[in-house]
Amino acid sequence: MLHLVGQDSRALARALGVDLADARRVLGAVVGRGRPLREARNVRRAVLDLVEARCSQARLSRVAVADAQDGFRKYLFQLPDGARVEAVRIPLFDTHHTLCLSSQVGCALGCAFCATGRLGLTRNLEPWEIVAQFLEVRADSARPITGAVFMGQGEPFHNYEAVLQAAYALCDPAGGRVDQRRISISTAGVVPMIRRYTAEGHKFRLCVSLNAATPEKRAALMPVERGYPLAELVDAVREHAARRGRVTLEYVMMGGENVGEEDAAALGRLLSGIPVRLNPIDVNDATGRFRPPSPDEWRRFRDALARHLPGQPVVRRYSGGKDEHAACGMLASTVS
Ligand SMILES: C[S@@+](CC[C@H](N)C(=O)[O-])C[C@H]1O[C@@H](n2cnc3c(N)ncnc32)[C@H](O)[C@@H]1O
Ligand code: SF4
Repeated sequence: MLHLVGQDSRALARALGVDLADARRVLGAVVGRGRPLREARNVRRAVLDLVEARCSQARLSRVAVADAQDGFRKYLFQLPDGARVEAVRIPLFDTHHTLCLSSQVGCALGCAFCATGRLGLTRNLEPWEIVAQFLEVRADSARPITGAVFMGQGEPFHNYEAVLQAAYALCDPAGGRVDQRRISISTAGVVPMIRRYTAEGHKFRLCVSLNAATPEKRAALMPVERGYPLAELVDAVREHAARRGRVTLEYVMMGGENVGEEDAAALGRLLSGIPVRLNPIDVNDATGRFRPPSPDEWRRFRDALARHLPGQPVVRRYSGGKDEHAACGMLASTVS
């Protein structure tokens, strides 16, 4: 069954055979203002009846909320079939928020350093289950949510169509009203989907989780390397950068593993001539198997990156919410 909040106005108008203006008014009420369907203004009763008959209005139920000391807030939601996912609200400049969304229940890719990977995959999320995370968090927030990142549980490019449908609902001026350029989709490197994404010309920001600069190191950390080798991944990144500009590469730093001088040199060779923005981030690992770099390791790695990636921005990202397991790679759908 169609779900009311799972698409943008055009898709809703097409699916129901109603005027685009009516679809906009309906989504303007339900998604834009978070009001009940019957509060849509200037929509004929017959259209509202049709929407009500054809569309599910199921909701997520909020199981738990955890507030970390740094202002990150983690939400645990239950879906209608009992599966659970998390979303994280990230404070920005004390004035607004950005939201980290899940795209799947668990993840099939099994990266060695990621708590979600240890869960395995249960199922893909429906588009409405993604948009509903946004609606629930927005309803709980005094400040506006001006950005969304698909960096929660799951591999967005293993649920490609639903993620894009949700992203278009989030940026619909009648719906979520989030600027397209403030929506980021992060992939561990599903190369055919990166190529498809590039060919289709979407404007959301593409982020690629690189995490290692040689096939051997990457394969030991990320099993996806065996299906989509680094050379092919970098080719797809090059193509995307040529079409859409600088690509953000995420790099989870693990002390003693991938932050040596030789790693910086390998990154330099790998990325030579491709406009990228490298975002190193400390690993969060409650199991203790991986540790973040020491301050000394970080300084040496940073200096080596400046030499080997001249002219390419390197921006260390802060990963907050650690004390409540709300930080990157810690989402395991457990109540603490
Ligand atoms: C959880 S993933 C979800 C999106 C997608 N599956 C991916 O891997 O890009 C979002 C980001 O978190 C990073 N990440 C995963 N585990 C992490 C950990 N333990 N510490 C820090 N970052 C981690 C990933 O490398 C990725 O850049
Ligand atoms: S890092 Fe991304 S791809 Fe890897 S297991 Fe975690 S969610 Fe899946």
